[in-house]
Amino acid sequence: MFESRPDREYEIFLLGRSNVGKSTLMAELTGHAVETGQRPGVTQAPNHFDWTHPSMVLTDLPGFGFMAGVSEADRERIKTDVIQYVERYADHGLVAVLVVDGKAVIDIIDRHTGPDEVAHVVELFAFLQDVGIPTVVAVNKMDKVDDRDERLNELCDRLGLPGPWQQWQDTIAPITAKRGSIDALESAVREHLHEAGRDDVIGLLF
Ligand SMILES: Nc1nc2c(ncn2[C@@H]2O[C@H](COP(=O)(O)OP(=O)(O)OP(=O)(O)O)[C@@H](O)[C@H]2O)c(=O)[nH]1
Repeated sequence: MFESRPDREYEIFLLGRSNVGKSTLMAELTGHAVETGQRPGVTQAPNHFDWTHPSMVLTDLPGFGFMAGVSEADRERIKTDVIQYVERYADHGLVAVLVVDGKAVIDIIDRHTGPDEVAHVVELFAFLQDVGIPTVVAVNKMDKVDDRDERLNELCDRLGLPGPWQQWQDTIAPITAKRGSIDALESAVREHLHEAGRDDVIGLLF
């Protein structure tokens, strides 16, 4: 299990496989410089960040899926740790932001889907919904995606959300973190909290 977290009332979870741009998004959201890099798997323990209000912590959870130099067993362990961490602190969880790479996500899901296999991101999305944490999928790197609507519809399909994707703007948020274009994510989070009856905390976040 991961090391202790700061004792805060509210927590935002940031999840996603390596190299999807979580560190870039964190830096954009918080203004903190965060280690970013080409090397997959840089983030291997939860990183906690102060954010917007003293009652709030933003937690960047380790990436999983392919990581250079990390064994299959270690990858599975990291995935289990992430899931246990979220379960443990779910009561504090305001929202979970699941970051995916818009250019690669469909191929990755399809490659890891079979009779006995569910892709990590699909599994994680279902898990977050089961735990009851409002979940927003931040579809990053949209600057590299040409067929935007088609791609987002495919993603909805893979996640079990009936299309078109525009119906899910509180859940599917296309962004380009690298260019600071994250409005869709902010409004999805706001919308989700509103639907969850948590207007009280919206003001703390934005
Ligand atoms: N084209 C494009 N590239 C991006 C975007 N956001 C991040 N990247 C690039 O994607 C790579 C990975 O970004 P990181 O922010 O380090 O990714 P990470 O998910 O934190 O990766 P780990 O630390 O390995 O977990 C870097 O080369 C970023 O510059 C984006 O919106 N568009």
